[in-house]
Amino acid sequence: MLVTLEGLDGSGKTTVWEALHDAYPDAVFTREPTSDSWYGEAVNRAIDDDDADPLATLFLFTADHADHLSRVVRPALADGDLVVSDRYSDSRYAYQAAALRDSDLRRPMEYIMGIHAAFTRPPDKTIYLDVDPETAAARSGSTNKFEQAAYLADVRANYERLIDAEPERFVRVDATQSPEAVLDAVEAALEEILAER
Ligand SMILES: Nc1ncnc2c1ncn2[C@@H]1O[C@H](COP(=O)(O)OP(=O)(O)O)[C@@H](O)[C@H]1O
Ligand SMILES: Cc1cn([C@H]2C[C@H](O)[C@@H](COP(=O)(O)OP(=O)(O)O)O2)c(=O)[nH]c1=O
Repeated sequence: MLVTLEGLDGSGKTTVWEALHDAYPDAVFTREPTSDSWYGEAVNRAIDDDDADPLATLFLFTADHADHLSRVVRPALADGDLVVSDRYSDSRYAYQAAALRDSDLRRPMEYIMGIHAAFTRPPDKTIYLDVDPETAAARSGSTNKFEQAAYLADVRANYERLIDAEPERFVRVDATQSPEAVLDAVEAALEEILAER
């Protein structure tokens, strides 16, 4: 089963993802962008480059996803493992659709989803850590171009579109709560997801 964690920068995904390691010692914990491949390194260069072309950046993230799928996600799922990914395809649909909002693409989100449709493995469930853009930007320190509050407001609107389209896949958690309360809510959601399996 594939469970993904999504949300704005600073929503607390990585904090939760790390804490879950102890509760689920047999699960495979992974992330996008990947941190153990040259595709992930290329993505991180694009994230840190204010002049990186947004369409080129989309394809770098998507290349990293293809590698992540074939190298990590599909083999783990074939072994019957629980896979928990800190960010996954919805991050592209939300972030790159916002980055490409003023491009020549008429419907950026649909375009990005279309690229993925042919090869991706959709998540079974997605836990969405919901936080307002101002809190997100403040917590993440606004260190890169994706972490500005105005941009994050667009990203958040895109996540809401994704949730509206597939309400049964998403579990929304209020991420403005304390780290302990957020972790409790995520663990409860995960227990319910695994019980339904
Ligand atoms: N629920 C929370 N309340 C307050 N601060 C938090 C909370 N969760 C995480 N943080 C802090 O916010 C920052 C970003 O958290 P992080 O887990 O890296 O978020 P993300 O991976 O979603 O960008 C870190 O300094 C972290 O300690
Ligand atoms: C996976 C992914 C991340 N991103 C962005 C979100 C983050 O600003 C940045 C790095 O992701 P990440 O390392 O998960 O940052 P954080 O822990 O702060 O959430 O890349 C995209 O724009 N598209 C994507 O497909």
